[in-house]
Amino acid sequence: MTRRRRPPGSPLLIGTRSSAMALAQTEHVVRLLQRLDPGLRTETVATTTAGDTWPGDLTRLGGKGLFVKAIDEQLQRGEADIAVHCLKDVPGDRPLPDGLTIAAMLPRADVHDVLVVPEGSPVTSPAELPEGASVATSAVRRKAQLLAVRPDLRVLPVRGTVGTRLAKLDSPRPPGPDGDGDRTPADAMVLARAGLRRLGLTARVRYEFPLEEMLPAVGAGVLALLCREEDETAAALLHQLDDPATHAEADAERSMLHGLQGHCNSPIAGHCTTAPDGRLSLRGLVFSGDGTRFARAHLSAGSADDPAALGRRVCAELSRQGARHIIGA
Ligand SMILES: NCc1[nH]cc(CCC(=O)O)c1CC(=O)O
Repeated sequence: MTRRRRPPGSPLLIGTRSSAMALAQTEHVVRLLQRLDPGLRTETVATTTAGDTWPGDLTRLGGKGLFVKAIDEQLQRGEADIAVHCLKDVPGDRPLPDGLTIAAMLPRADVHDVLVVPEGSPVTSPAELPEGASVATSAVRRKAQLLAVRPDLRVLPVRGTVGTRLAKLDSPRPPGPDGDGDRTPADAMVLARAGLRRLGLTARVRYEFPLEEMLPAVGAGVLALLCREEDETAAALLHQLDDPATHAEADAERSMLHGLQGHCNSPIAGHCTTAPDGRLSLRGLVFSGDGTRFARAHLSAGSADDPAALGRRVCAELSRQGARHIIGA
């Protein structure tokens, strides 16, 4: 890894994806940084990642880590000083790239998944979808949990940024000759409320899945701020934006994910909350892709538990119930 010292007075370079959601997140971070240091100059380095341009199945390109990989490499090379990632998009099955650290996690936003319908559709809940209706989502976590309550639904893959996905929902085109298979008309789509909020699109929400019906992805709603470990100035700056409760919850969730060797598109869900007395409580859920088999665990931290230990205990309980076998099925 090449080391680079930021010359005094030069702007802080912020690496981010170039999607509208990513840019909105970055603007939010810039505002927070400028509140800490009104004299700070920043410059956004926006990158279109392989995950953004590839139209097909992400697993064939190496999984979801693609959204963050190019930006992490820029950070390692010194072409950016900090990076803003959705924690959900940061793989949990491998360590962070060499020399990088998550210096801060911002206070968690809403973690709920929501149902969105094509413009003009009267549907306001999954129960109102007709028998055999089609719902667009590429996340096996969402697919399995949808099918668990409505096994008759047809789940269709959909790719792209949130804006592109909404456009496909509102004006579908027939499948093209290039195998662009996610153009089939869908009756509804599942998205994260946090992403829609960042885009100012919460008016599109028709229904909020209760957590018992749709447990969120590990790290949902959390923005992670990364820098190079050696860059103490950046680390100290970012550290002031860290929300310790969010950080502890996310550490517990990611420790569980790591134990299960899962990533953002594994059939794994996890959600940790902090009770008023400060104790962490972590729910974990794994399922087979068709939603027919589940393992679930819900444990609260004992006095000796750190967040990672709680995550390991939930992982052990899921493993005892055959998690590996269920995930692989
Ligand atoms: N995989 C894309 C992605 N990464 C983070 C969010 C939403 C915001 C969040 O949960 O942090 C989304 C969009 C979605 O899942 O609808």
